[in-house]
Amino acid sequence: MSDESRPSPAAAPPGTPVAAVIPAAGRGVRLGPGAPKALRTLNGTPMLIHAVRAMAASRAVSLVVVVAPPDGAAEVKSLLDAHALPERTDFLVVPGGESRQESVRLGLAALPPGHDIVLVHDAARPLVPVDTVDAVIEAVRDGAGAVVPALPLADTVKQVEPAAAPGGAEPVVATPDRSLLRAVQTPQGFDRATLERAHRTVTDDVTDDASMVEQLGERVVAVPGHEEAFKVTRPLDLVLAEAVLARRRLNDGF
Ligand SMILES: Nc1ccn([C@@H]2O[C@H](COP(=O)(O)OP(=O)(O)OP(=O)(O)O)[C@@H](O)[C@H]2O)c(=O)n1
Ligand SMILES: C[C@](O)(CO)[C@H](O)COP(=O)(O)O
Repeated sequence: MSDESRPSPAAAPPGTPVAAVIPAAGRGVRLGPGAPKALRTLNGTPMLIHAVRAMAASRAVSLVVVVAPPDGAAEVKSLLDAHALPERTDFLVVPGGESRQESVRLGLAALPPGHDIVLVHDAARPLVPVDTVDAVIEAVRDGAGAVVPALPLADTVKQVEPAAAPGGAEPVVATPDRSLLRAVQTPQGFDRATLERAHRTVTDDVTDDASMVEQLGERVVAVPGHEEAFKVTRPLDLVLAEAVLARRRLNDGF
């Protein structure tokens, strides 16, 4: 049977073990000079640890694979040892690659058998609430091969032609109907076999894993994302992340 004509995966039984792969090997160029982005701190705790805790907060997640900066696996292992993490969750650390896609592939390759649902979650989205994680898992359990958390857009979007010179004016060519567009977040959830096939088959540069599954011609579904699952990309995002953590501390009463 060709990859393209495979049926959608059947619904996974409720107890199907879930693993989370956390690509954390990026440099964080858009954040500016400093340590690799995942190792920078929010409220004194590395972003990566926040992201690991966000995945381990789901009782369904029994294994977290952290994909560390290529020369930073030992440092990441020490960080995991130094921070309190749920005992019910196992942790693995593997070195990452040159691109996000390569890092996810290396994380997937390290997964032991038996975890038939896989989440892929950016270390750069440290504050995703557990309800969003569980909603993604539930949609995979219900039989979706690939699930993305997504939000409607707050801005009008324009399609442009590239400027003749960097920083120059860009001719606008279209205004897509934004009611049909979504901003996509992580964790993205997958039937493991589907995700592995996507990473074996698709070699184009892509910015997320779900688009690889789309390229296989398989159905990808979106579930509601969350504002707090935003990606820490630029310096202002650090300010927002600290503010979200401060509000959570206030709400938790400590
Ligand atoms: N070679 C890479 C590149 C990115 N990532 C991870 O992919 C996620 C999303 O990427 P992004 O926010 O773009 O992070 P960076 O690549 O670090 O950022 P930048 O593009 O600004 O350098 C991050 O958790 C990042 O660590 C990775 O594991 N391996
Ligand atoms: C995976 C992702 O976070 C979904 O929005 C996003 O595509 C990562 O993109 P980046 O360019 O690597 O930040």
